[in-house]
Amino acid sequence: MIGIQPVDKIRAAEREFAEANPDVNLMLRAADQVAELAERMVPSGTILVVVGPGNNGGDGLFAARKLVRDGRRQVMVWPVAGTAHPQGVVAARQVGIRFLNDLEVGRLLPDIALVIDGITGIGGRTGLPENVHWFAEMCDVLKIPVLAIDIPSGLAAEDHHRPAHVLAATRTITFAAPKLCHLAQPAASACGDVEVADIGLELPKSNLRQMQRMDVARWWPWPTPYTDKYSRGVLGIDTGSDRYPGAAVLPVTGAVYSGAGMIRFTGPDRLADLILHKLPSVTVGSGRVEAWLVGCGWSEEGAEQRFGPILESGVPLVIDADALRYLPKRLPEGSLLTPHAGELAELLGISRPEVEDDPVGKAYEAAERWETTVLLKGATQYIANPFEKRVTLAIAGPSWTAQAGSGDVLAGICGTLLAAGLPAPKAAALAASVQAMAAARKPGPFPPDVVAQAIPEVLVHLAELADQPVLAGDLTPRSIAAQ
Ligand SMILES: NC(=O)C1=CN([C@@H]2O[C@H](COP(=O)(O)OP(=O)(O)OC[C@H]3O[C@@H](n4cnc5c(N)ncnc54)[C@H](O)[C@@H]3O)[C@@H](O)[C@H]2O)[C@H](O)CC1
Repeated sequence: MIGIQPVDKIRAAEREFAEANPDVNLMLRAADQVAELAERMVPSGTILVVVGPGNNGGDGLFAARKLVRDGRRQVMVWPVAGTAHPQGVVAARQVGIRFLNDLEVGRLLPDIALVIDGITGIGGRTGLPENVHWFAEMCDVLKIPVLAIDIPSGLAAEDHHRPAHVLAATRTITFAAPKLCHLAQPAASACGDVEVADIGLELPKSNLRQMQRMDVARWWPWPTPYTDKYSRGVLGIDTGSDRYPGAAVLPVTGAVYSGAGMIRFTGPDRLADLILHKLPSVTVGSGRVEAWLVGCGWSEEGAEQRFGPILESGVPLVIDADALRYLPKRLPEGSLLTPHAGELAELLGISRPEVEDDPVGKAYEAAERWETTVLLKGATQYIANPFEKRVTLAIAGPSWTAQAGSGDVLAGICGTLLAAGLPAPKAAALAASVQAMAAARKPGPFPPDVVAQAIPEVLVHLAELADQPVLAGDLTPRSIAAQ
C-alpha cells in the first residue's frame, strides 16, 4: 500500500526536515534525482528546462546545472514567467547555460531531445499559464519527451481533473510520496510513468492510499492443503432478469474465475440454464451461503421481493445496480455497495457531476451514511472504508474495461472474496485490482467475460511473486501491462 499525501503534509515534512537538518539542501537532492532520470531518459541530445517562478523552477535550474556539469551536453533554460528562482538562475548562469525567450524556444524546439518541466509543482493551480499553451501543444505534436518535476504543469496536486491545457508528461518524478493527481484519472493520464524519489522526508500515515501488487499477493485468500469447497466460501448469487439475462451470467463468470469455492444461483430458472451451459460447476437453488451477491440486471419488477429474504439472511452482501435502489437503513454487517457515479449520485440525492467532482469525498459520505464499505466504480476505483476512516484506490487498468458488463463481473469477484471471509474493504480493493490486472493482460476490446478468464493467469503470476519481498515498478497502469 502506498500513501497518497496532501500538499500540506509534504510542506510540513519539509519544514521539519529543514529544522532538523539545517545543512542539507533539499532542492539540490531533488535536482540531482531529476538530472539522473533525465540522463536515463535521453543519454544524449539537447535538453530544454522550462522553469516557472517558484521552487519547482529552482529544482529545474539546479538539475540543468548538474546535467551540464556531468554530461557536458547542451542544456537551455526558458523562464516562462520572466523571473525564476534567484539562486538557481545564478547557478545555471555560472555553468554557461543559455537562457531563451519565447521566439527562440519556438525556433529551437524541433531539435530538443527532452523537455524538463519545472513550471509549477505542488504550488500549482489548475491550468497552464497562457503563454505556455502553444508550447504544450507543440511538444505533443512533435512528440518530444517531457519529464515533469513533481507535478505536470497544468495539474493541481490534489485534483483528479485534467484541464484542457496541461504540459503532458512522458514521465514524472515526484518527491517523497505520490499525490492524488498522479494516480486518479483523468489527471493521471497526463503524468506518464510516475517515479517516487526519496529525498529524506518523513511523512505521517495517510488515510488516502493506493493498492500495490504486493498487497494483492499478500491478501489474496490462497487455497491451502486443508481447503475444501466450503471453507473457500459458498456464494449465493441472485442476479439477472428476462430483460437482462447476461447480468446473470457475467457475475457468475467473475465469481468462478476468481475462485469461489461453490456458487448457488437462485435467479430465474431460464437464466440458470444459460449459466449451466457455460459454467457447469455452478449449482442451482438455495442452501447455506457465506455471502450473497444481489442486484445486477434485476430491473425494477420484483426487485424488492427478491431482496427481502436475502437481507434477512444476515450474511454479508455485495449490493450492486438495481438493488442499490432498495437499501434499508441498516445493512447486514460486512456488506459492500458497488455503485458507479450515477448510482452513487442517486443514493446521495445529488447530481452525477457532483460525484465526479469529488469522488473521494462522495464515496466516503455514502460509506458513513450506510456504515458500510463503498466501492465507487469508474476509470479510477475508490474504496471507502468508514471503519478505519480511509479511502483506497484500486490498482488501475486500461480503459477498455469501460464497457457494459464489467461491473457485473467485478461484483462477482467481490462476492467470491466476501464469501471467502475477507472483510469488505479488502475484498473490494482486491477485486477491483485483480480485474484491472486481468484487463491489462488483455489490452483490447475483449468482452468482460473474456477478461474474467484472464484472472487465473494473474493469480498464478501473483502467487509466484507473493514470496518476493519487493515488487518493482508499481504505481502506473503501464507497469501492470508489462507483467
Ligand atoms: N516539498 C518538497 O518536498 C520539496 C519541494 N521542492 C520543489 O518545490 C516545489 C514547490 O514549490 P513552490 O514554490 O511552493 O510552488 P511552485 O513552484 O509549484 O509554484 C509556485 C508559483 O507558480 C505560480 N503558479 C501556480 N500555478 C499557476 C498557474 N496555473 N498559472 C500561472 N502561475 C501559477 C504561483 O503563483 C507561484 O508563483 C515542489 O513541487 C518541488 O518541485 C524542493 O525543491 C524539494 C523539496
